Amino acid sequence: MEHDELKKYIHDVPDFPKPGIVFKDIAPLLASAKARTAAVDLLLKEVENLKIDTVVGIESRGFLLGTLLADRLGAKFVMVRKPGKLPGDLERMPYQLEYGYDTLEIQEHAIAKGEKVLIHDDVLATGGTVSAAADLVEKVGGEVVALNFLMELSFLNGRKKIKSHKVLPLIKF
Ligand SMILES: O=P(O)(O)OC[C@H]1O[C@H](OP(=O)(O)OP(=O)(O)O)[C@H](O)[C@@H]1O
Ligand SMILES: Nc1ncnc2[nH]cnc12
Repeated sequence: MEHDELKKYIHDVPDFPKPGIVFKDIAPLLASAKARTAAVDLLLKEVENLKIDTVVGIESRGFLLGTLLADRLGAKFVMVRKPGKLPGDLERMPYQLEYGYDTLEIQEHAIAKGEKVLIHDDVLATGGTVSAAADLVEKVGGEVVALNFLMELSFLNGRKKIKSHKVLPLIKF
């Protein structure tokens, strides 16, 4: 399955979760074993030569394909989570996203100094979420090698917020 066919498994939902937002729903892609496998195969192609030690997935949709990708890379998987979900010593980062505000957290000892990290999420929209996640990974000592997404919503200019990192989206809208 190629990129254009994969797009058919991502459905537009107007005015969700707020009026004026067109939500890109990945439920049909997750529901299809064929589309899910194709997505992970294509994501893998983009990153398999980057010598990744660790995939960091962003709660919650970043966990879905992120763990599958880590598995295929033989890499470690680390969670970046919404507030109050992770135990122990944490680093925290507030951020703005397309339809609101939130905070992300990571466990302080989740990543060793100099570990090569791939951050994965399903959507790059305004870029607030992934920028906060990259800051967290760097705060705890990781080296962010690339930011990898199932899709980029190009019209929201998320790349403007991402200064120095390689951005690898599978699909662009
Ligand atoms: O580029 P941005 O404008 O920051 O938006 C992208 C983020 O928004 C969505 O997450 P959401 O916070 O809706 O949470 P979810 O993954 O738990 O559904 C999506 O999964 C990304 O993480
Ligand atoms: N339009 C959108 N659709 C799905 N997830 C998103 N995250 C941020 N903006 C989004």
